[in-house]
Amino acid sequence: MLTLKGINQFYGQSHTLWDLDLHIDKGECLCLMGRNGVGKTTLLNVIMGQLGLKSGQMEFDGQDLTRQGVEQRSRLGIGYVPQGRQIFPLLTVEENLRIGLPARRDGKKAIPDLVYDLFPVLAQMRQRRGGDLSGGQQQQLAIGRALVLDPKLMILDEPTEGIQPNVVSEIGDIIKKLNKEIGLTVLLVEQKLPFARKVGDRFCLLDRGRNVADGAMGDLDEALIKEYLTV
Ligand SMILES: Nc1ncnc2c1ncn2[C@@H]1O[C@H](COP(=O)(O)OP(=O)(O)OP(=O)(O)O)[C@@H](O)[C@H]1O
Repeated sequence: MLTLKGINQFYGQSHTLWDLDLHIDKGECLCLMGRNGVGKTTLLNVIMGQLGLKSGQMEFDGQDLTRQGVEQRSRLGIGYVPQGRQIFPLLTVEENLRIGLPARRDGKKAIPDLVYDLFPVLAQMRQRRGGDLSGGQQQQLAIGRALVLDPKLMILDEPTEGIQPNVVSEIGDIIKKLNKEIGLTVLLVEQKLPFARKVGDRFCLLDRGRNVADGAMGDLDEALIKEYLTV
């Protein structure tokens, strides 16, 4: 579904992503992992078209992503839940959700029931301002907003960051449900190992901008964890 080949990216003179390859099959959940600063968010921003490439190819669902603008990502069916959630604090929950609607491929103008079914708290707080929600509720809103477009691929950047443990577990259950029951393909940046193991089918480890290991989640062993994840 998504294939990246030979990705090189620079911030000015600083070479950040090096000859990076990545592949996600339809229906799977891939966890992109690695220590702070190895380039995980940079890679997601490259996929989303928010950062330019020096070289490399990106293909999504048969389309050349390098030739598509940022706004085309949502039209092609890529939903993004960015780091820090980026909720509009002064807009209501419903207004935050509606932002995704114009990019729907089928032209529907209503927030899908699925969003309120998955996140009943958003239905209860429909008229509450985004900025007044707790961190966990904002994360649910950010996931709901990405779902409004009816994506084929959902990309999430550290959805558990700064969220209390009971909500982390709830979010894990929801990502799993979206992936395994609803069939959404998922690319997830995640630092918490138990969470990654719970939701991920495969892992991809980055180190200093390179893809240094990947495989089935069950193959993420102590040696890899020690070398590339433990701080
Ligand atoms: N806008 C920028 N300009 C210059 N350098 C940047 C910029 N954003 C990130 N970097 C650098 O690029 C490298 C990769 O950063 P990135 O945020 O992609 O890492 P990360 O793996 O997502 O880290 P974290 O887990 O802390 O979010 C880091 O060395 C970072 O300092």
